[in-house]
Amino acid sequence: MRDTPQPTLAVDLAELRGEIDRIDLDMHRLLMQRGEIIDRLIAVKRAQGGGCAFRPDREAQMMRALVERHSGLLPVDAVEGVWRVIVSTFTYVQANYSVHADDSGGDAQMRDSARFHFGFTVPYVPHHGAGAVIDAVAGSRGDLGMLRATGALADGAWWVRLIGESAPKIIARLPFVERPDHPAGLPVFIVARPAADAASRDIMLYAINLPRWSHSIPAVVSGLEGEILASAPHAGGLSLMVAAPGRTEAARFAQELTAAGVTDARVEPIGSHAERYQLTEARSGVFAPRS
Ligand SMILES: O=C(O)C(=O)C[C@]1(C(=O)O)C=C[C@@H](O)C=C1
Repeated sequence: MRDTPQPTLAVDLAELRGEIDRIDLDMHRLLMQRGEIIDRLIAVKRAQGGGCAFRPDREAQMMRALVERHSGLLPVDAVEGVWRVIVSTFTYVQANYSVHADDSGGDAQMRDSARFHFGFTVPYVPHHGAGAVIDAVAGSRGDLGMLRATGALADGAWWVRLIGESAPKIIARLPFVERPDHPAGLPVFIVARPAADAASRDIMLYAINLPRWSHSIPAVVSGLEGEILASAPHAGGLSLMVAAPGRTEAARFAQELTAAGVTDARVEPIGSHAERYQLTEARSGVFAPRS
């Protein structure tokens, strides 16, 4: 152990701990006050039709503001994680929900992501395959599904299960804040039963089903500033999962594909999410050793 502290240093330490206790008390009181708003939030949402309490557009705005105002010694990861748990748990106390996750690509990263984004109060339910996750969400009152945004291994064109008005939809892409070495950096889509008013529409997601591949497809997609996220065989042809800026309507894709000679393409909305917030290394506040 260290040497016995000098009397003046001991006094300083006691003072500093006093300051920390005061700050902790304030933070705890504020969190309890935050909780007192929940009953009123529930009443307002019930008056608006009830359903799932999750508001991805609002959460994305909150996370952006948090990261933009953050400064100081505490790594931004820690601040993001604390707020993710606060917001997800406040969502949970409004209306209980579980997170159903596809562990077919490995459980460890999915579980880390779920805990980082939703905390430990929200139950984590592993499933094998995207289809099982989507079925669980479809059969629930307000549960969420978590699927790998890239490289989902099982279930081929799983996103076609999101086609149709009453089918679950992608409502968020996490992490909101993208940066190198994010501790829960696995890109995931969050799937929920549709609640259009709560959706963020910066990025629209479409399933494009086609009888066959055509070399003109990539140029059409990139011409509309879109990106092909995945493709897989489907119904004797193939299905593409495409992301595009919110201003690009499904009809526009269909028109441009037809104009490029791609016939019989069906373009179906499968969800939307907030624009990713890119954080440079300089702002990520990684804890650097001090000399
Ligand atoms: O703003 C809301 O609608 C809330 O329910 C509050 C709150 C939060 O805790 O800040 C919780 C859930 C929503 O997803 C967004 C934000």
